[in-house]
Amino acid sequence: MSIDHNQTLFPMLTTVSHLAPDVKGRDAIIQTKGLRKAYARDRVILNGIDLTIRSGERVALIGSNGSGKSTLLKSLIGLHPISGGSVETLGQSFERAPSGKQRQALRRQMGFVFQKHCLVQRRSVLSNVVHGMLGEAGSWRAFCHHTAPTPWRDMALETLDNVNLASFASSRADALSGGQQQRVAIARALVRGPKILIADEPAASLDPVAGRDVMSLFARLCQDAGITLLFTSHDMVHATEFADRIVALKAGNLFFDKPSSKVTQSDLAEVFHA
Ligand SMILES: Nc1ncnc2c1ncn2[C@@H]1O[C@H](COP(=O)(O)OP(=O)(O)OP(=O)(O)O)[C@@H](O)[C@H]1O
Repeated sequence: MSIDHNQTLFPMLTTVSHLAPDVKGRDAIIQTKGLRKAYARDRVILNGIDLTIRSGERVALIGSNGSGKSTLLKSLIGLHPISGGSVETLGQSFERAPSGKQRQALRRQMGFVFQKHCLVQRRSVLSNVVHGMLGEAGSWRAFCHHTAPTPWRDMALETLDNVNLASFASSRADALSGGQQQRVAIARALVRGPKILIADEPAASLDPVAGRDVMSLFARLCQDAGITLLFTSHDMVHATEFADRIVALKAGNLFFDKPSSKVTQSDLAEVFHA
């Protein structure tokens, strides 16, 4: 019996079920030109990446372990210096690294969600979401919902409602399941109304059902609010289903950049083939 290895690698790949937004005329919200990053002189991780992401797009970044996905995300938000080329994110353009002021401006307009949600476990769910306002005010008062201004608490409650967790507002974070905690992390990232949401493997530590819930929540909330979503994933079903576009990295290069509806099994097999 012959085995179709592509089918085995990506068994549930289906066609995209949502309508991709028409973003052609929209502004570029992220743009890199010849972006290079090397942590050491002889180890180039990103080798001249040209990438444009337009406002309102939902983009999945894929590639093998170590292909540079997280490095690219960090470069786009100025979390580490780049080695060459340029980045323009939300109108802040920089070469080696953003200035302190640019970094602040970027943080104010972006939300972040990571595989490990980093909630403060002893605090309430509401306090954790209110904490998302910290960058807005630069104030310790945002840390605890008892001392936060009422409009912030209201906003945090509304955002918790959007992720279907309003009834858990006063529970301690550590009383929630992993999937629920990741939804709190999404609320914390969304509470300030960011223009871009960056998510690094947001579903990686969740079971298939919770992971799917979280990804579908991301896609829906970002689409409803017109937020640009850029996420990394090793789950090709998530990438094809919840992103309008897939950008693949391989050996330091941009291997392909296509609408998710056009990505084939063999494209994916090639990305992950050594
Ligand atoms: N701070 C660092 N210092 C030195 N090398 C690093 C650093 N961060 C990442 N690297 C190296 O850069 C390469 C790309 O790492 P990166 O985390 O960007 O890959 P990735 O595609 O996100 O991987 P994964 O899918 O496993 O999360 C790896 O070889 C990694 O060891």
